[in-house]
Amino acid sequence: MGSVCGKDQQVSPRELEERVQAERIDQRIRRETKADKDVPKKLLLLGAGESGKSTIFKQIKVLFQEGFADGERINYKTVIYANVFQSMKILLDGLQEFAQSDQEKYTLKASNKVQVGESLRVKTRELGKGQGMVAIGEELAEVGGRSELPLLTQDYAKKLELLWKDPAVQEDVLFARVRTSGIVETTFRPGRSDLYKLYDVGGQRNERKKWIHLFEGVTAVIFCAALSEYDQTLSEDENTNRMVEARDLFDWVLKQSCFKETSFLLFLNKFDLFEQKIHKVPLSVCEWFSDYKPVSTGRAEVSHAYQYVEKKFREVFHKNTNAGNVRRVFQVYRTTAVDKTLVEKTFNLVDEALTRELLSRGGFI
Ligand SMILES: Nc1nc2c(ncn2[C@@H]2O[C@H](COP(=O)(O)OP(=O)(O)OP(=O)(O)O)[C@@H](O)[C@H]2O)c(=O)[nH]1
Ligand SMILES: [Mg+2]
Repeated sequence: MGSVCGKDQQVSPRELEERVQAERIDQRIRRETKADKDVPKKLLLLGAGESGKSTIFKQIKVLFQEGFADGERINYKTVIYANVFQSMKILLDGLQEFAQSDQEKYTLKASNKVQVGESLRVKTRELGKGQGMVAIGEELAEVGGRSELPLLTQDYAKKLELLWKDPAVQEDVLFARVRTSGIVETTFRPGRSDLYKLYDVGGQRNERKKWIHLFEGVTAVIFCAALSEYDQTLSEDENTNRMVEARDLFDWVLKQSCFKETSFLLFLNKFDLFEQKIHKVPLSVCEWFSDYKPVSTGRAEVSHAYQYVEKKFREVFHKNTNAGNVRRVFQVYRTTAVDKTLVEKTFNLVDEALTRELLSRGGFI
């Protein structure tokens, strides 16, 4: 390219002036970006209970920190066992009631609606006779895929037998369910990017009063909503649909005056469960989605249903946009929090969007 000085003899005064301007801007960006790099950007994970906040938080640890140490994984072993027993208890209780009922199928009254069929009854008897975990694991996977009992997601449940022997690998920790109480924070830097401080909170109703202590100086809210929960009710209130709760909570968060300038990153999470469920349970069972009409079957239907849900959430965001907060950024991401590669890709996009936004606010772009 040669040196700028050598070329200057052939450039017009106007071009020269433009170059000097560009260099000044570059210097300012370099200076301010360097200063900024050491002041962490504050990110808040918000959303209702079980929407996946802590799973994202754990992924950050795996992706951008040192992962889970041996000691932590040993502690998670106990949690995983407790999760499995808890899930089995829900199923077996349902089974008992089923046995006393003449109905073909039984729907549990608990927040996790479980349809227990005849084949599970047979498999459970097999378990009683000590005939292995795999058969019941497969059946639980089928039920878990619909109900999201802790830990019993499709593929994972099939590994129940393995889990019994050696549960403490990094991936298992992502599936272990511990309800968050209080506030947890961590600081991390994705690659050579800026420093972030991420806060995880408890999402159940009795936890939310603690949130407001964190509302000042937030760069971005990552709001998690579980796509697959459109047919489930809250564990703290059996009469409220989880998707309706997510909508109302999102609406409430958007209205907070502290968030006038805050970016909003909506993580429509549990897409893996959503794409299985959509073929079994119509989206319209959720009162918010009552006008939904499926257009096709297979992959096209998954994408149509997803876009419909995304549009509904976008409407909530836009309904809350007014002259006072029109500048805030809104991005939607389709996520599966237990998928490490996808979370890494999503986080790179988040980082890019936030950096672009800060440069734009600083008048650099
Ligand atoms: N299959 C699947 N499971 C998920 C996903 N995200 C979270 N989970 C599981 O859902 C359960 C709840 O996730 P958490 O991350 O604990 O939810 P939370 O939002 O932190 O819940 P609270 O702490 O109660 O507010 C855990 O068992 C996770 O493993 C996902 O995208 N796919
Ligand atoms: Mg949590």
